[in-house]
Amino acid sequence: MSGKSPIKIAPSILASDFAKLGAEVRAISDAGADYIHVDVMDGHFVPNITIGPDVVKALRPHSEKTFDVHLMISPVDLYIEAFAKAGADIISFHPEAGPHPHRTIQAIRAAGAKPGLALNPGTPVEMLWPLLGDIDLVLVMSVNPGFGGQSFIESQLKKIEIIRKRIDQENPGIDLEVDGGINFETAPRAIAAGANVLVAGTATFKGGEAAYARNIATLRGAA
Ligand SMILES: O=C(CO)[C@H](O)[C@H](O)COP(=O)(O)O
Ligand SMILES: [Fe+2]
Repeated sequence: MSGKSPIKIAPSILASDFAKLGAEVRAISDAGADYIHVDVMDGHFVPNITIGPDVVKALRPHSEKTFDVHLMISPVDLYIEAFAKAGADIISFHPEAGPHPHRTIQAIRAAGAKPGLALNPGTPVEMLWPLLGDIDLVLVMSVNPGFGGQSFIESQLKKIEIIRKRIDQENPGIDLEVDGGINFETAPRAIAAGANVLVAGTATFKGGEAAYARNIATLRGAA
């Protein structure tokens, strides 16, 4: 990474116990999470269905940390206001999910949230360049979106390196987040490539609540 931004850990609640989501969000907040990463899937853009704005609204009082909402839905624009009103601080979307990504970014800002752009492993980095000055976060998917617990796709490290260079030149200070297959072994390599926000579902929640603080500290210490 550029050496300026501290590493942030964003546990993905996809790997938490859905039967006690509020308690899980409190537990990871207390354990040192920086962002609460919420994976929203619609069964259409990705082959899985998770949660919607009402769940974000219900979880919001359980943590004061940044709610980092990753939309894997199509269309996006129809739901931006609902997620922003529910308490999303950052709203990321995939450019393939609609015809006008710049309009979507404007709509996210108008709704009072910070826009993020998410790139699938097969999405060329060039899709990002015209929009880099308009966003607050780049999310590099290091697995194909839809499921937790998948293996890290190595080729995304090069993409992170390329994006880090361009961020430092054009929009320094924005987050470069890596999402998918992050564990104690891949975390240091993602950080070395330039990521400053690590999404980690499986690696945060493994071992039960007593291990959350240690897991988060180990991931952070990977720098
Ligand atoms: O966006 C996602 C999947 O589409 C998740 O955030 C990601 O998979 C995190 O889970 P894990 O750390 O277990 O890989
Ligand atoms: Fe995600």
